[in-house]
Amino acid sequence: MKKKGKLLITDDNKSVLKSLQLFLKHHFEELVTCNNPNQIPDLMRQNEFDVVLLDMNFAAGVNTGNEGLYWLKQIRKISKRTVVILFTAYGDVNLAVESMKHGATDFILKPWDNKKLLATLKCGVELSRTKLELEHSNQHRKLLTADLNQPAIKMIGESKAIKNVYELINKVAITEANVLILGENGTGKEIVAREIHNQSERKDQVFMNVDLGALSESIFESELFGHVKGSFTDAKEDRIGRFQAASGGTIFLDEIGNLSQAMQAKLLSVLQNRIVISLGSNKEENVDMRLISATNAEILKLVQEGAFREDLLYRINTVVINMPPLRERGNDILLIAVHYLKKYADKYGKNYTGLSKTAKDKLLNYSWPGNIRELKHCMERAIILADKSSFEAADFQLEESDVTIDLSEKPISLEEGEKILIYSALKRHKGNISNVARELNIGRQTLYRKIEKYNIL
Ligand SMILES: Nc1ncnc2c1ncn2[C@@H]1O[C@H](COP(=O)(O)OP(=O)(O)OP(=O)(O)O)[C@@H](O)[C@H]1O
Repeated sequence: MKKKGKLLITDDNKSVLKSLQLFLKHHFEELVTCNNPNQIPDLMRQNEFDVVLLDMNFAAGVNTGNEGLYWLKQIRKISKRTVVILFTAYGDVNLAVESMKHGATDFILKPWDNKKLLATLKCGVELSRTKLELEHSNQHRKLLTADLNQPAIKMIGESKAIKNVYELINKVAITEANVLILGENGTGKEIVAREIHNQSERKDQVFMNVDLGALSESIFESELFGHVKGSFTDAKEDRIGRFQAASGGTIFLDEIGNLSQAMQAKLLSVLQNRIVISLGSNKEENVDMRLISATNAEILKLVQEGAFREDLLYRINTVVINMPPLRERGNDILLIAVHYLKKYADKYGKNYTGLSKTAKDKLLNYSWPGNIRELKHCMERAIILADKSSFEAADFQLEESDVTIDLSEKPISLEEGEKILIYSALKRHKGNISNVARELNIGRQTLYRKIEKYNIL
């Protein structure tokens, strides 16, 4: 049978340590012994122990158990999941009760009975592993519920361009192939990734959405691979990484074209080996996930320029799905527009009865640089502002907003200034949200909120 459990055994009597080690090494995966309790914190930071067998009386001549109680509290501060079993030559029930109140799990009297000691330590290991599983499943649940709150969205469209996409989704969903989705901002890359997941055998497992564009270099590793407590200053608790949480399901890596070279190397290694090691840990964990990636960047150009690793591209692009821009989807513009007009009319308690011919022409002839996201916002705005149920061309504000202002001519508010900055950055980066967010040094979500607030797209 495979040996299980990492134990730390502390006792100031070296011969006790020796005989425990001889007996227990046959039963547990790893044993560390120490005869000086001051080493406990360091040892615990270097190893993840399931159980600490803690002597109650260290200092020679002292037998009040106070030193044991002190170290029990320190251990509990370092790790809540490590089980502490006390070891004492004095069968003091009061002391046992006192130490249980401070989190000890059990009590062993010296001289000990090998059978009882073994059974108690094994129970301790089981308890510790259960606590760990619970901790992981709680974190797993938190990551999952964040995604479950996303309502299911039906893809709308009957154009040839989008039918090709549906066909590819149908073909690829049932396989385990890695899929790369390319397309401008707002073309529906995420919705396609979800659709592939929902049609796959993994549909009952997690769909983990990771916006790589929102992860800075400093949190990339801990967010994706997890960390163990104490591995860096802010690591107050063990934390499961998104790869581990996605195991069994699908991971969607959005904005993959924005990764730095260092992050690309780390990602490539996970994808090649399907193994992750949390920051500060030395334990390898197997991960089994379906990979879907997306980017609005011209990835081949990035490869030619040396900004994106070719070997990483070949890992992620087994099947490529090109999302057509909305302006190339013809009548789908109207189908999607009407869908959202009805939806927002419902939401805001208004009526929608139709679009005039001139309104339809206006929507069909516009270039939609922000694609479906822009169309959606435009329909929401029209519904909010409307005091009628049938819509004319004038009800849709589609001209590029003229927000260029000569700052020396006219005093402007901070808000107006912000709007100008965002608008001109969007123009400069041709609507690429990630590049704009990076230039303005704000998160993508914040940028989306501001775009919406100022009606910029
Ligand atoms: N075919 C469609 N029918 C209806 N709504 C759609 C369709 N495609 C996309 N949407 C909606 O448009 C918005 C943008 O879609 P999504 O987030 O999937 O685009 P994206 O390409 O991933 O954007 P980004 O590149 O900015 O991350 C979402 O609100 C989505 O629900």
